[in-house]
Amino acid sequence: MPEQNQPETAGEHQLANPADEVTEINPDVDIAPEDIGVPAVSEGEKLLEVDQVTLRFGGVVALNEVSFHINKGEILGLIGPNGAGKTTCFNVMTGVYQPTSGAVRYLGKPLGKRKKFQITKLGIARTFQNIRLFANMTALENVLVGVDAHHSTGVISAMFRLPKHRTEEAQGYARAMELLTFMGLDGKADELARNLPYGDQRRLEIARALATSPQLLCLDEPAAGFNPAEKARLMELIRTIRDQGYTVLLIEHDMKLVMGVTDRIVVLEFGRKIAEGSPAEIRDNPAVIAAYLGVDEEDAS
Ligand SMILES: Nc1ncnc2c1ncn2[C@@H]1O[C@H](COP(=O)(O)OP(=O)(O)OP(=O)(O)O)[C@@H](O)[C@H]1O
Repeated sequence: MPEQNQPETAGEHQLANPADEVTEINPDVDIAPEDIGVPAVSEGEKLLEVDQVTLRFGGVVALNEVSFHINKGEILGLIGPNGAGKTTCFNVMTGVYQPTSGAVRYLGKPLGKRKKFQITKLGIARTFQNIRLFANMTALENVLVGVDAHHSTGVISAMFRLPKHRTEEAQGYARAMELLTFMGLDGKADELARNLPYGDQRRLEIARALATSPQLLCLDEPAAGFNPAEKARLMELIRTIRDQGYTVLLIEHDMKLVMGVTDRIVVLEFGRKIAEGSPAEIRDNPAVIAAYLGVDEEDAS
């Protein structure tokens, strides 16, 4: 979506209605990758595949036969000018939209018509271009919501405080604190999300996404509104996240950050894939230069 309304300060974010979001996570439905009948992939093998995906909104073709894949353990950049289809691509991969045609395969199997919470359970997590935290919950509680996505005990166990539930609760708390510490937010665990500075809110969103124990972490413009020092810190953080075993898909407009942190880059323009390659290849690609500079491809070469 266009980014002219990108928030600059903490008070201006669009914060989600907690009730809306909590319904996405259903502790009574437990779907693990092994439930779709495939083994986890090894480093360097295909984790997710977007195969000839087209998505139409009425007359607008937001994605036009787009194909690419993400290898386990890599940082893949998804770039393109405003309106190119990047966020729509995230939305198709995370169950917000069904493709008009084509398929998204995860661990070799189509995602099909799985709902958002089921896709979260399968191991795909995302952050949003406009931060969506639970404004009136603390930082710790926000992360605990993510941890809860994988709890196997339900309402009955919670009501009677059965031992298994208490164990999961303690483990969840420890994991949430670990993630807050990892993000440098452990000193702010008890602060309300809405009172955190902008950069902390962005990091908290990543912590909440990681709390769902994803195999694939999709970050939608995580550096929006950051100053150069914060961007440099974020680059380090993304590398560290990958080094911890996560696979990362990154939408980002800041070219220095994208070129500096990704292993490969896919470029969209007007809903079509126009290039794919290493950062060096993409930097020198005439079609990419033309797309960003708005000049004819021939003039750019
Ligand atoms: N819900 C929707 N209904 C109708 N059209 C939509 C919808 N969502 C996106 N679009 C259109 O689909 C196209 C792709 O939009 P998308 O937000 O995916 O682009 P983007 O590359 O993420 O852009 P940006 O960098 O500005 O966020 C645009 O033309 C946009 O107007």
